[in-house]
Amino acid sequence: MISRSITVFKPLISRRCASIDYLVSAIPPLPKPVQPKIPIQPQKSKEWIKEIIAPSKLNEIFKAPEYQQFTTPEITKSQTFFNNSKVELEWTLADYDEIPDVKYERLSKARQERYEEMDPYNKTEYDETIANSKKSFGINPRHLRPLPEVLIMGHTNVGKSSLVNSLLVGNKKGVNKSAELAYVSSRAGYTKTLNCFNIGSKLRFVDSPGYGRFGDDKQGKAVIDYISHRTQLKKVLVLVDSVEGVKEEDMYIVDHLVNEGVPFDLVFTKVDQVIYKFIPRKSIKQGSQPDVEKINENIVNYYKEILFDSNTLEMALSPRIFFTNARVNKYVPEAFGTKEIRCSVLQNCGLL
Ligand SMILES: Nc1nc2c(ncn2[C@@H]2O[C@H](COP(=O)(O)OP(=O)(O)OP(=O)(O)O)[C@@H](O)[C@H]2O)c(=O)[nH]1
Ligand SMILES: [Mg+2]
Repeated sequence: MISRSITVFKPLISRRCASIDYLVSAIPPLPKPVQPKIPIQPQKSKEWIKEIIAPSKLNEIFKAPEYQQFTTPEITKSQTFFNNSKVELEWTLADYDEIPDVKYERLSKARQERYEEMDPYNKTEYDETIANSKKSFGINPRHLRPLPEVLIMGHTNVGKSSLVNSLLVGNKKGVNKSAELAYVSSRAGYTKTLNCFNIGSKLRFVDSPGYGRFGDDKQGKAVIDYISHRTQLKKVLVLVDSVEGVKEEDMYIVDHLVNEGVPFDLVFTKVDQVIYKFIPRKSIKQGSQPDVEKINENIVNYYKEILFDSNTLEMALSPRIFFTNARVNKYVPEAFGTKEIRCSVLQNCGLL
C-alpha cells in the first residue's frame, strides 16, 4: 500500500525539487560586505606588564641558601594574623628612657631605693606600703605588658613609615587601603620619635626616625639605645632605598646589629622606581613590544651590583633580603612584597 502511494507521488516530488533548485539558483549572490579599513594601531596589549619581575621573585632570587622559602600555609597564617588584628598606636616618644616599661622600672627602682635609704627609726607602715605599691605611676598597665617587638629603621625618607602602613593596613577588612597609621611625607626627617603600634596584643612594631641626611643626634641616640638595651626586640627591618642603594650609614647599623646579636632583615623599598627606570618607555610609546626578559635581567643585575658593592653577601650569617614597593605606577600596579616580610617578622617573634 505504502509503495503504491510513493509510486503515485514520485513525479510530483521530483517536479517540486526541481522548482526549488530553480528558485535558489535564481537568487542573485549577496554583495560581499565591505570591510572598514582599520588603521594599524600601536601594540595596545598590556599583557607583557604581567611578565615584569615581581618583588616576590626577587626575594626568591636573592634568598640566601640557609633560609627556607615560606610555605603557602605560613603565608596564609601570617596574612590572616595581620589582616584580622586590631592595630593601635600605643606611644610616641623621643627618649628611650620614657618607654612605658623602662620608665616604670626606673621609677619603681628609685622608690625602693628611697625607702631603703630611709632612717629605720623613722620608717612607718605607710612608707612600706608606698615602697611595695603596685601603682604604675600613671602609666597605662596595658603598655607595660611585655610583647615581642620589631623595629623599623633606615635612612631618612627611605620609606619606613610607608612600610609600616603597608604591613599593618594591607588588606585589612573594613579599613581604607590608603589609611595612614604612621605619618608619611616626602620631607626627609619627618618622623621624629619612636612610634609604637600594638598589633592584636601579640606584638609591637616600632617606627623610628631616620638617620643620615636630616637625621638628628638625639633621635639617633634613642634608636641606638633601643637596639642596645631592648630585650623584647626580636627583629629589626633595615630599610634601603632601592634608588639610593646601600650607604655607609646602613653598613654601620648592620655592623652594630651583628655585634649586638639582633636578628635583622634587609628590605629594599621603592622597587617600583627601579622597574620604571628600566622600562623603555619611548619605544613603547612608538608602539613596539618591549623585551621583558631584558628588562628583568637589568633589574636583577642592578640589585646584584648594589649587594655586591655593599659586602652584605659576604657576611658570616647573611640577612634575609626582601623587596617591596609601597607606591604603584603604570608598570607596577600593586603594592608588592609585604607577605614575605610579614612571615619573617612573625617567625622571629615566635608567632608562626
Ligand atoms: N615610589 C615610591 N615612593 C615611596 C615608597 N615608599 C615610600 N615612598 C615615598 O617616599 C617618601 C618618604 O616616605 P616615608 O614613609 O615618610 O619615609 P620615612 O623613611 O618614614 O621618612 P622619615 O620619617 O622622614 O625618615 C614619601 O613621599 C613616600 O610616598 C615606595 O615604595 N615607592
Ligand atoms: Mg617616617
